[in-house]
Amino acid sequence: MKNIAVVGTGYVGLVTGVCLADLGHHVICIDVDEEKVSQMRKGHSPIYEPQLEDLMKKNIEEGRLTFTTNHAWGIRNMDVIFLAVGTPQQQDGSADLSYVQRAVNDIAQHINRDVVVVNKSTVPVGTNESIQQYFNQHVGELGQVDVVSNPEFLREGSAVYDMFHGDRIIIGADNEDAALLVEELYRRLKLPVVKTDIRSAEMIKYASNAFLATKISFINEISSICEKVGANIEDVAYGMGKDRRIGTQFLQAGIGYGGSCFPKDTNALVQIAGNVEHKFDLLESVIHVNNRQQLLLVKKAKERLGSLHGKRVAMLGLAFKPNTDDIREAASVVVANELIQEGAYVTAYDPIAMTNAAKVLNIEFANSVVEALQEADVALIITEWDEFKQLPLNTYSEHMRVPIVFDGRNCYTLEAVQEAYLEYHSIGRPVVGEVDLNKYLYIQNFLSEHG
Ligand SMILES: NC(=O)C1=CN([C@@H]2O[C@H](COP(=O)(O)OP(=O)(O)OC[C@H]3O[C@@H](n4cnc5c(N)ncnc54)[C@H](O)[C@@H]3O)[C@@H](O)[C@H]2O)C=CC1
Ligand SMILES: O=C(O)[C@H]1O[C@H](OP(=O)(O)OP(=O)(O)OC[C@H]2O[C@@H](n3ccc(=O)[nH]c3=O)[C@H](O)[C@@H]2O)[C@H](O)[C@@H](O)[C@@H]1O
Repeated sequence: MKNIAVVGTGYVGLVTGVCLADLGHHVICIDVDEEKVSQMRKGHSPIYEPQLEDLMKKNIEEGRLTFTTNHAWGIRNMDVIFLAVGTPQQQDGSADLSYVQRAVNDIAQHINRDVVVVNKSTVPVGTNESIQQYFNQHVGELGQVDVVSNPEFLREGSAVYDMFHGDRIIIGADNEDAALLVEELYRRLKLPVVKTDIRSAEMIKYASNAFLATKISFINEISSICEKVGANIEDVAYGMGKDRRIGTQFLQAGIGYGGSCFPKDTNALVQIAGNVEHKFDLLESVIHVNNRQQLLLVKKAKERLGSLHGKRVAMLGLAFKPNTDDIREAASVVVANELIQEGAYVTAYDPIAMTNAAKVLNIEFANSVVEALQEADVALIITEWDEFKQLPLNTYSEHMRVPIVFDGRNCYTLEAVQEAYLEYHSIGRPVVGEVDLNKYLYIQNFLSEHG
């Protein structure tokens, strides 16, 4: 069993640290954020991620997992140092490597022996070679540093599960012994290992995310055509996915992909290609389709109601996907801002992402679905939380002023909706139960005139 430091305790660093500790290694997690570290020391996870807190507590109690803000303390005498800091998007779409540079500098200052540095952050091709050169120049006689690229494929919301049940472990290394040491760390997981050179490992990460994003934009384009030709996207995706060469996953049409990775990594890959004079037309289209898709519900609602000015809009869901409180690059942010621009009154509800959303959105937040729907002229479903999927469908007509729902995640079957009193628009499927808006307007005018 090895002594491991993990630098950066976000989604990737914390989950990696906790899971490596659970595999029996001694892990120290280092972060610059004092508040986060003091929470983690008490066994509290700073992010919402199923199973994570229980596993943290267990490994802290069993003495294999500690946390610090002190790089010197965390890095000295380690066998392996994982790098898992953020690589956010810059204005021009390229990856911001300043956190990586800072962390590499922090690590270099404290290395006092031979060590393998394993990079989990998603970085442009060639970055790990630059990191290797930096260590060669700055660590000197104190120890030999070998850099290994070990990109991460976990999904938020199922990060712990993915860590233990991943499809493959990619190890990109120039030094075979270093690659073997990393393989050894994960051996108990019994997952397939793919060993490559460093540049190929870096490219595997970007190409994988870009391919998954392409699947999503492709099915979203097909869904728009389905709406026009009278086909049903659910049946189309199912039928396509039955071909094992296509596969059923990532063919869920919706309001576009969000999150901290697909948007930034697709933009970064366009930049990486551009830097070597390759215009990545296909990926540029994928991004364009996604940007358009995120605004689709607002466009449809506006067309249906004439104008959204002064209308009360209920937004159900804010997280970029269920089981996470992450709203980074979520469609909800684009949708809410567009609704405000259109002059609508927006009330949103999300089971866990409202605290994060309140930091960036100037809208009203409700304590429940019912409160969000109260007197609404239209409801938009943004995230497919189970709570929304299991909602009795008459809740909409019982609480809304006009029961019109635009479902960006196809939460309900058309059969179920047909039984309810509801006008229901979804993605790539026929509209169900159109209501007579004039009748509603007449009743509303009558009520406002006669109390
Ligand atoms: N979020 C995800 O689901 C996945 C992310 N990735 C990649 O992994 C990397 C990390 O992503 P997240 O975990 O989401 O990032 P994050 O932004 O959630 O966390 C990064 C953490 O690093 C800390 N940090 C920054 N500089 C530091 C330093 N010098 N020393 C110690 N700590 C430092 C920050 O305080 C923060 O807690 C990114 O490159 C991302 O693209 C890869 C796969 C999945
Ligand atoms: O590099 C990363 O950070 C990670 O990015 C994604 O993981 P994540 O962003 O957590 O979530 P996904 O489940 O992939 O969903 C991303 C977005 O695509 C959307 N999506 C996903 C699947 C689908 O069929 N349709 C669809 O619209 C989701 O709603 C969500 O907004 C990848 O799935 C991970 O393998 C990768 O490690």
